[in-house]
Amino acid sequence: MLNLKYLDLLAQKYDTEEKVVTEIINLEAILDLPKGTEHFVSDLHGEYQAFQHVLRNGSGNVKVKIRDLFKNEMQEKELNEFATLVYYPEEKLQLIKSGFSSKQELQDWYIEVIERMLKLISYASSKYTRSKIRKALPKQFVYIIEELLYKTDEFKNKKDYYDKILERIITLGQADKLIIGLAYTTQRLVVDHLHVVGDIYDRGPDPHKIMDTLIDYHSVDIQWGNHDALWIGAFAGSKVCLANIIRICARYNNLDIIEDVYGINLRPLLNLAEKYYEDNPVFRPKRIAGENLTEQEQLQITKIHQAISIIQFKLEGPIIKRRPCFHMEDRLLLEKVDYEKNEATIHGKTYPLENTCFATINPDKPDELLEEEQQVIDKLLFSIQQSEKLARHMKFLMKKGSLYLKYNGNLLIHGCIPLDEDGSMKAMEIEGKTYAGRELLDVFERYMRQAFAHPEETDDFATDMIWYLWTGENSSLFGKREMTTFERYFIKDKETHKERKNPYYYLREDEDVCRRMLEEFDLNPDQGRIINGHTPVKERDGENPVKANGKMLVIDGGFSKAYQSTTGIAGYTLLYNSYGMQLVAHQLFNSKEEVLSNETDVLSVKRLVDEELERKVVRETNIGKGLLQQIESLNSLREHRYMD
Ligand SMILES: O=P(O)(O)OC[C@H]1O[C@](O)(COP(=O)(O)O)[C@@H](O)[C@@H]1O
Ligand SMILES: [Mn+2]
Repeated sequence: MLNLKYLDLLAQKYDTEEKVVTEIINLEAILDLPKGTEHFVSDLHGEYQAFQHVLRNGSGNVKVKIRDLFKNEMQEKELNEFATLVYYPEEKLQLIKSGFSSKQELQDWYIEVIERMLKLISYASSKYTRSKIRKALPKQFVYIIEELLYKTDEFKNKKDYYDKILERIITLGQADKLIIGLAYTTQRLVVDHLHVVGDIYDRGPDPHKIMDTLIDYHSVDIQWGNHDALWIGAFAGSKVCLANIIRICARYNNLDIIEDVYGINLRPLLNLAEKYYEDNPVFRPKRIAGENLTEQEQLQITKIHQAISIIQFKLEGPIIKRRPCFHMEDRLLLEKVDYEKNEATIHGKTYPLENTCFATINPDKPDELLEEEQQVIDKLLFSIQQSEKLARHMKFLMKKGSLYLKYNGNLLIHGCIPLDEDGSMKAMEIEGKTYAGRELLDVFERYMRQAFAHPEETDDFATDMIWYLWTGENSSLFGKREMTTFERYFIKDKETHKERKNPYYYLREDEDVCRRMLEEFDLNPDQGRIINGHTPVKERDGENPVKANGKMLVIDGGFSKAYQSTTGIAGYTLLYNSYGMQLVAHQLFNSKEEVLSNETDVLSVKRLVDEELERKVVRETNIGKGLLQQIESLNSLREHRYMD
């Protein structure tokens, strides 16, 4: 029996039996509609343009719909042009319009395109309710579009009326706006819900633009990646996370994200860097094709990169010491250096060091920050926590994000579920209690939220825990034995650079293991799948993103430009509609301009992961479960308030 107070509240909204009944009928009708299309992306790593492209073409879904509808009336060239118009309406309109020589030609084109767009919308929205479509329409044209959309051809006498509407739109100079609005409506209708399976931040230049896009997106959830956690950690008060994000920005020549986008003053860091550091080949920013830096700029970044790296290494020591449960003593690297001989002993082996930059390190107390370093990091933390834009982005990450998500029977997770070699859930002791599997992940998430709720606490357990999630052995976001940043900068022997992966990464090829992991999360192993990001799938070397007989899908194909030479492609995305799941491999994306002029789609082969025997309906989805509950409440309202 439902709580009476709740029924009172419900009765305020549904104050007549008629209203209750109408709502029940509406909800029940929705339950039988085909399930909306889910779109999965991961490891965007600041590549805003490539992400935009995938979003705008719905991983190829827009093209499929266009082809279905118009394959008999349009040639390939025309299909492509029309598709490009839907993806980038503002720019493509200008390009197309510049090719017309008379007003009449343009007018005819307008009419044809608007009619086609209306057809496309009506097709793309056939599985949605009218109220949902209305929400997707451009606001200033809702009434007109609905008139045009729901016209019935049987009533020929209305034809003049529709033609008039179109004509007026054109003569009043509104055609461009309408076409643009219709294009965005189409984009929105082909994807019902977006999942971002982690790593929005780092390496690429525009994570903030991705965040703004997600904030405006109609329906989205996020599974935090290790890089996202790092940014959250910095904002939540972790100095070591902060040092890391700045280090990575320097390494990839993205300091303007910190300075210009989020408004953090890097002057104090630069002064420190100028004072203690010189040029150093391993700290020069990575060169991405097409980027040009002057010698002077490069030198400055190289110095900043060293200054912040050393601050990072120094900050790691005290955390490792105060958190024995992290078991990271092996990572007390500054203490393992012989500063006279310039060598380090790691895991019992001594290696010569090169490219060292230890001017601020006191060999007796290697973790100790110089007064100046302390001031720099304190100031940086202060200003990062004052950045309104960053606050907006981080709050959104917290609101829409989680460590993992169960959605429509699937488990979405960026990194891994830490496993032992025998496939059992790897345990970790935290503050005197032992956790593994789902419980461990839940505890991690609780600490993340606690740290975020207390940005003023910088050295507490919860804040340290976010750093552990970035780099710790049992972190579900990281999933490797150790992060060998120090070794990669200072030791030549590549053996030391290897980051041994958790057994999860080979055990996930095994169907039984995947089934057990699904069960651990109370998911049905016959139907559910694990959807994973984080590790680039090396398509080039023949690696298959579909693993464990389809129970495991890895969709990190590397949007990240810096990683595309390893993967050989520009990323995978996944579509899950009422007919089943499809994996889409994307070819390298160069630029929007290229798409606009060549009208080529960079996406390619679709692989059918699974085809449903019967079309899935809303009733079987997460949303359907919610609707069923609402119907139940309404039924009980009806019973208790409106029936004698
Ligand atoms: O290629 P880079 O920028 O040096 O980064 C390497 C580091 O990034 C990581 O791969 C983590 O980033 P990902 O989550 O993108 O894999 C670490 O394991 C590794 O130490
Ligand atoms: Mn990752």
